[in-house]
Amino acid sequence: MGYKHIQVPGEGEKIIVNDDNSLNVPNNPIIPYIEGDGIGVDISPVMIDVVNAAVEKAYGGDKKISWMEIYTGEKAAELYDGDWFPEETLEAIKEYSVAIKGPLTTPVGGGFRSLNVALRQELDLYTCLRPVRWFEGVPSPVKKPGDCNMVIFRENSEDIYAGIEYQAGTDEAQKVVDFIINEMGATKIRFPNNVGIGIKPVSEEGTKRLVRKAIQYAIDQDLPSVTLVHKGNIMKFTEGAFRDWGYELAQEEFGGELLDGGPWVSLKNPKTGNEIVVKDVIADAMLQQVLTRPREYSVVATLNLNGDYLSDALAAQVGGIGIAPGANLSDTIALFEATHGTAPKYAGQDKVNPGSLILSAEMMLRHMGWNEAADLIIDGMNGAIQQGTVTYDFERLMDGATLVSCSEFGQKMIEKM
Ligand SMILES: NC(=O)C1=CN([C@@H]2O[C@H](COP(=O)(O)OP(=O)(O)OC[C@H]3O[C@@H](n4cnc5c(N)ncnc54)[C@H](OP(=O)(O)O)[C@@H]3O)[C@@H](O)[C@H]2O)C=CC1
Ligand SMILES: O=C(O)CCC(=O)C(=O)O
Ligand SMILES: [Mg+2]
Repeated sequence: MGYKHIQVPGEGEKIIVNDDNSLNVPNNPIIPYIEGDGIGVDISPVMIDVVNAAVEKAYGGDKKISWMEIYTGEKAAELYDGDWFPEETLEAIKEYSVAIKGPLTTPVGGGFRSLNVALRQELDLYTCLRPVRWFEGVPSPVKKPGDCNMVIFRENSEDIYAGIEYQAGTDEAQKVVDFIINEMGATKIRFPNNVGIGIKPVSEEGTKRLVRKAIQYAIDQDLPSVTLVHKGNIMKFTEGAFRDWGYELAQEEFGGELLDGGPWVSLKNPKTGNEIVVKDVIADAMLQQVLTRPREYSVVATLNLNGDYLSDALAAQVGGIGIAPGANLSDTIALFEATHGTAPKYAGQDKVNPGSLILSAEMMLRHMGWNEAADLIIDGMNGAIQQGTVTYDFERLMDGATLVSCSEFGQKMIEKM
């Protein structure tokens, strides 16, 4: 289709999604990317250089990515006369099916709603997949960072993130408060005047499609457990229901059986015959369990807000948010992105760690079936870290390390492939 500001590359083809949702990846796919605000300007070009080098090295010119810049956030506002979220960006991601993005700014308190959340909602990217693994040599605040090897499946379309909020002092907020008190008989709104109200939708369908992905992942990767993380003791009909629907799904769709009368469920991996235990942990307890007993957890399925907290906390455990990758997935579209934000105080300084976005691209290459190139990126990351040539975030915690810039770190990775 014709775009207003997006320049479609002269060469390259679309990735096609087959009826069974598998991908048909041409040798020269067009991949849309959003540079991102803040440090996006630093990390995105480095990510592209590292990916291009890995692909060139792995396939000797037989495969090549044609990158296509698309726009959201500050760069979009400049280009599209103040439109931060151009419709054609969504169209391009839908048309090309696999894309990658840098971080986007969201103002706190007032202002526009999160563009990151909007992308996930508009494209129904209901799974936020955030693997957490340690690279040998990376400095960590814990004694055995290698014990933390988890994959977070964060529900990405519901919960308090749905953005149904009413500002204190508005007619809308008062109307909701009056309805809850007068029609629903609520007596527990401590200060019913001048109160902000947020609504937390959590559905059976939304929960089950996320937990289904998490269990399927445990099956495909032959992992021993799926932990449902929730605050269901307090929020019974949202977070508690998430837990109950998760257990129900494990039994109904995966042939799971109650363990010792429940609520834990045991199921047999149909591919390997190994046991997969589906269990649950309350969210606050989980935040200490991941520090004290990380080896007991592998796949984690959780709601949107819990997943946001847990993914930053776990990232810190294995060396920080500078190397924490992620993907936002529907059944047909994949939008890869770093776990961290725009880190505005470092923007444009060629300073921050590009690892998070590069490892998100590594996930993208695997999603495309380009595993040889993905493996080279892991080699490059391991090589650069083990040589002790690292960005400021690692250097400040590593004895004898050499400080390099964002772009130099990318070059070191390329040298080590
Ligand atoms: N998906 C997205 O696009 C996301 C966007 N955001 C948005 O980003 C903005 C800033 O959010 P904020 O809460 O400051 O969180 P950030 O993740 O942007 O930054 C917090 C801190 O994390 C560290 N950090 C972040 N990225 C890197 C990196 N690449 N390398 C090394 N260290 C890094 C820095 O720590 P130190 O100071 O110790 O060096 C930084 O000060 C907000 O507008 C927020 O809404 C936030 C999260 C995700
Ligand atoms: O959208 C934002 O600004 C923040 C999102 C976020 O923190 C996340 O997705 O991890
Ligand atoms: Mg976050």
